[in-house]
Amino acid sequence: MPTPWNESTRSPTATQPTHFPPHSSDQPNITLPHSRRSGHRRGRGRGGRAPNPPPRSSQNFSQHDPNPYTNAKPEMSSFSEIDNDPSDVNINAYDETPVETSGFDVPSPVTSFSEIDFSSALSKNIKRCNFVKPTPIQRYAIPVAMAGRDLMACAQTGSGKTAAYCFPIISRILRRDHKKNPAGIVTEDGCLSLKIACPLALILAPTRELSCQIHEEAKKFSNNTGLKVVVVYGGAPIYQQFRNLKKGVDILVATPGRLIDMIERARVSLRNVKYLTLDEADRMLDMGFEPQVRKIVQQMEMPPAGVRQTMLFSATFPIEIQKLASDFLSNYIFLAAGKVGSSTDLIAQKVDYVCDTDKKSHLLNLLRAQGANGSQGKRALTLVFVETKRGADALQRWLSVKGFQSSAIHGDKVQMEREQALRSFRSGLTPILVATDVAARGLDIPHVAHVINFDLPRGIDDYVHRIGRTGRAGKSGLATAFFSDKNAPLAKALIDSMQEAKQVVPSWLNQYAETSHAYGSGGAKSSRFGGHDYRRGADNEDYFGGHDYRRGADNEDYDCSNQFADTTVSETYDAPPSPLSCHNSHADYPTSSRADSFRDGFYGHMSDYDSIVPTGWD
Ligand SMILES: Nc1ncnc2c1ncn2[C@@H]1O[C@H](COP(=O)(O)OP(=O)(O)OP(=O)(O)O)[C@@H](O)[C@H]1O
Repeated sequence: MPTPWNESTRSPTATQPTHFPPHSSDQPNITLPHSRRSGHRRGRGRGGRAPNPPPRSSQNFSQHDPNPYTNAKPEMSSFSEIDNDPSDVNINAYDETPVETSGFDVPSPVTSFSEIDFSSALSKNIKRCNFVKPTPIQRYAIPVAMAGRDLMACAQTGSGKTAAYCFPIISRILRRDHKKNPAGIVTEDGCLSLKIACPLALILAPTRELSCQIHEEAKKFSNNTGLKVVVVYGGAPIYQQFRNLKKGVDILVATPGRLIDMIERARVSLRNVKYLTLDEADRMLDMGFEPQVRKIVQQMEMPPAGVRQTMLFSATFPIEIQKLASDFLSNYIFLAAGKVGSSTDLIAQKVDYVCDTDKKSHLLNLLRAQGANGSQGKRALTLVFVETKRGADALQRWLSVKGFQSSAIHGDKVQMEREQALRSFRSGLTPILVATDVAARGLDIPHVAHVINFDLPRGIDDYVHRIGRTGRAGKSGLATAFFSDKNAPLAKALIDSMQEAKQVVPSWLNQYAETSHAYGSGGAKSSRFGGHDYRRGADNEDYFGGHDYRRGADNEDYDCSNQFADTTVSETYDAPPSPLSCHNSHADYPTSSRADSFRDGFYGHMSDYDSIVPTGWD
């Protein structure tokens, strides 16, 4: 039996994961040489001295280990077959999840789907999807939504939020009388050829891929109901989407930019919207998207709050965003399932100290050490997050040169390439996906066994969403973070998040947190998670500490640091790994304060979530 990970494994009290990539037993975790530890200044912006790095561990890897990715045959068919395999989910894992509710007159939760008055077609679809019992967020959110109440719902990644809003929308639409307006089409006065789609439900999501995924899910749930579900998103031919809309639409799934475009071209009208959902709501309301979402919700004929029903869902909900979100809601109910803002304890989290120039060799070691197969003979997938688009391409190319079948996804790729990369990853054809934050939220890809934060994000919310690509539907997963000196501002929030999820925090990380604290937060975007309803008053004071959410928005592209990192990317990714290069590596990277001022000054808040200017992000 493999022994658990070295310092930062889950605590013995936490539920042990049932399957992890085999490498977890023998990873190297430290690379900073002893000689660098004595009082060397590390170019940390504020002139701070880094805490002692962790001691060097012996590396147990043979550089000649066989590469499990080169020879293994992809099992494409098995992947699609098991998408709904009941043996593949473990909803019971959520049984003990505590749920907090607040608001007036909260409807009682249910314990089974049969307690809810769904239409028979929807009930059949739920069975067909092998949803035997509701997850905690579904138990609470579905009755609230079925009662027509507005809702702000937080629940851990992978715990079934999509169904929690889709089922009530479908069910409530089916109860209405649509005969006068079949499938949401109206004919403009005197102009028979120009049809305007008037959906009854609108679901907004931040990325194209997530919109497509929600569309697929909603279609699955509405099978044989007669409802029409359509998706519109940027980067894909608009005329095809016009054609789809012309056939009618009850439920429209959209990214904001393309939707605004459609409305301005008079192809879509929001005047009939009865149900509005923002998925990844905190992202949709942070600085990158908020103007567009506000425009859609408040200036484009959408019925006002109180007339329409509004539901906001996310795994993270910073207090500042909760306050902002309340503009869109009326007499809403707040739900929090689990330790909101923290990751689920189904994900074993590991933090390795890796100096920047050693990251590639460390990654290689991890990949070599982990077998090609995950559980039950199904191939394990590895998702590697990097900071920049350029970095994603460079790392992917480098992995390919090293013989690892991989693909890359980021906002500079054309849509077809993005879809191809995701398809190929999902199928297991390229079992490693190198991604920017464009893949951080919402994506539900079975068999992602390992998420590696090659570059840690700046904000803890992004970390929570990234690692949430594994450990879904009650399954266990593994997340490894490469931590270097420049991540010191994140240390405190990372520790808090790990402790919430019952993970053991390496002692050296505590030192970083203390040092970083001593010099101020250093710009780390530590979310005030919003694990409770901000309306609760007294215990909120802590959350209103002069932090302008606009300053702390988590939506930078991070590509802004490319200007600094251009050389860094190539040097870091192409330089041969050197065990003594930690010190030099710090000179390569911008300090966080330099990166911040550059980012703020030149790029504002760009997002990798779909960037098409000028109309928006999708
Ligand atoms: N009641 C259920 N029974 C079985 N499987 C379920 C149930 N609810 C959801 N699932 C499955 O769990 C997985 C995760 O669901 P979903 O993508 O909705 O999670 P999420 O909470 O929206 O995650 P994220 O925060 O990452 O967006 C999906 O594969 C979904 O089919």
